[in-house]
Amino acid sequence: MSAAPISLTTLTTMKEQREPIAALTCYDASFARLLAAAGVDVVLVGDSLGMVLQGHATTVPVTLDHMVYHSACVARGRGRALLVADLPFLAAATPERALQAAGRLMQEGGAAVVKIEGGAPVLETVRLLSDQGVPVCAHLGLQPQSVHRLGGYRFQGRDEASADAIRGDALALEQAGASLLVLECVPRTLAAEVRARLRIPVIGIGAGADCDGQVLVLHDMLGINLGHVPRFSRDFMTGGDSVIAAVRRYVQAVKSGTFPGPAETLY
Ligand SMILES: Nc1nc(=O)c2c([nH]1)NC[C@@H]1CN(c3ccc(C(=O)N[C@@H](CCC(=O)O)C(=O)O)cc3)CN21
Ligand SMILES: CC(C)C(=O)C(=O)O
Ligand SMILES: [Mg+2]
Repeated sequence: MSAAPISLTTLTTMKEQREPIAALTCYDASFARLLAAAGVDVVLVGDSLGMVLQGHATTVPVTLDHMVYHSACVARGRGRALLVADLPFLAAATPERALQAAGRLMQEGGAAVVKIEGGAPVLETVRLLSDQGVPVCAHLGLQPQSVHRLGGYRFQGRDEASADAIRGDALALEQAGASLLVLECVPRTLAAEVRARLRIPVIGIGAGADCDGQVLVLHDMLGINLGHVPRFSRDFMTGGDSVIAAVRRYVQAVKSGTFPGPAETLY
């Protein structure tokens, strides 16, 4: 395994060379160290921590202080993996607020990239952040921070109008300076189109196999849950010997294109 740190340039080269990017969420230093040792390229300090660590039903209660705290923990163990951290609910409500929040995630939390949910409404924010030297990961498709508006965790982009909006938003976000895009819970064919049209890497979750990389919530792929696991996930602890072996199996499955398979491709 190469010891060189993963940068955004590395990820773009991986896209160009069609080497799938293996990403997982991570919330503490011990797991960060284990994930890096298992060959995970990107560790995402996701606001999903509100659900899997804190036990909330949504990510809405997560605060910027929570995100900074967990990012700093992950930063101490991340090794060569690239650290991406979520801006939590309402932290990107205005460009100025997002700039301040991103500053805390990078300066106190050690994040290399800041992730923002949304399309057209956050374009100006993405432009401001990237102009100021903050690498941005955009996030389209299912946006869990909008669960109360959406009425549930549903797949997005299943009709032509909403698919078109996602295509347009993806291009606009790249033009505004985004360096990465997470596509969550969209049909496989839509993810394939977006991935082909963008120069920046597209990392899917519940978006089928035709992405530049995959991300899962760590607890889901380790078979640890509070009752409900999304159907697009896979338990890599099955047949379980050790946690690090499970993470290695995930990395291998992403790199070889066997995850997600038909069972985890809903649409
Ligand atoms: N543990 C965990 N895993 C996640 O993947 C995750 C979180 N938490 N928290 C933040 C968001 C919320 N996410 C979710 C949560 C549930 C579904 C879900 O149950 N989806 C249905 C499909 C619904 C449809 O057909 O439209 C499923 O059965 O998978 C999807 C994404 C993804 N993220
Ligand atoms: C599921 C990923 C993409 C995320 O945003 C999170 O874990 O919060
Ligand atoms: Mg998130």
